[in-house]
Amino acid sequence: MQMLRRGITVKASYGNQKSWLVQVVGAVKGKVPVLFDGGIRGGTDVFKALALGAQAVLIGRPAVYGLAAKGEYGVKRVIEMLRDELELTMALSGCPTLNHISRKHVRTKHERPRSML
Ligand SMILES: Cc1cc2nc3c(=O)[nH]c(=O)nc-3n(C[C@H](O)[C@H](O)[C@H](O)COP(=O)(O)O)c2cc1C
Repeated sequence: MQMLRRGITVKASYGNQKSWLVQVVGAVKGKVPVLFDGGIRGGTDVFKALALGAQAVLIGRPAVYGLAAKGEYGVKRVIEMLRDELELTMALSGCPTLNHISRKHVRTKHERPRSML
């Protein structure tokens, strides 16, 4: 976790980042923005981070990979792919706007329904 002047970044390098994100979002109670950093590889990852309360996500290696493969065009394509996947996930989840993405759209490991068998 990294404290910024006006927000907090939850970094994946601190282990179970989604669990951290839930705890940080709960602790700050909306007083400062929380950014999620690390392990974003697809639009579903962006969706999950937003649903768990992040205001935004940060992207490192995917942009670098895009740059290495196709230069500026590659970075643009990575961002387009993430956006397209996010939009598809939103559509499949009944979320017409980012503001409709909420905590009820995701379950953490501890919230999974368990079989009674
Ligand atoms: C080329 C490169 C250089 C980085 N340099 C730093 C750094 O100097 N300090 C730092 O805290 N994080 C650094 N990071 C980590 C990123 O800020 C970010 O936390 C991480 O890349 C996000 O995870 P992701 O690569 O899975 O998207 C670097 C990442 C990359 C890919």
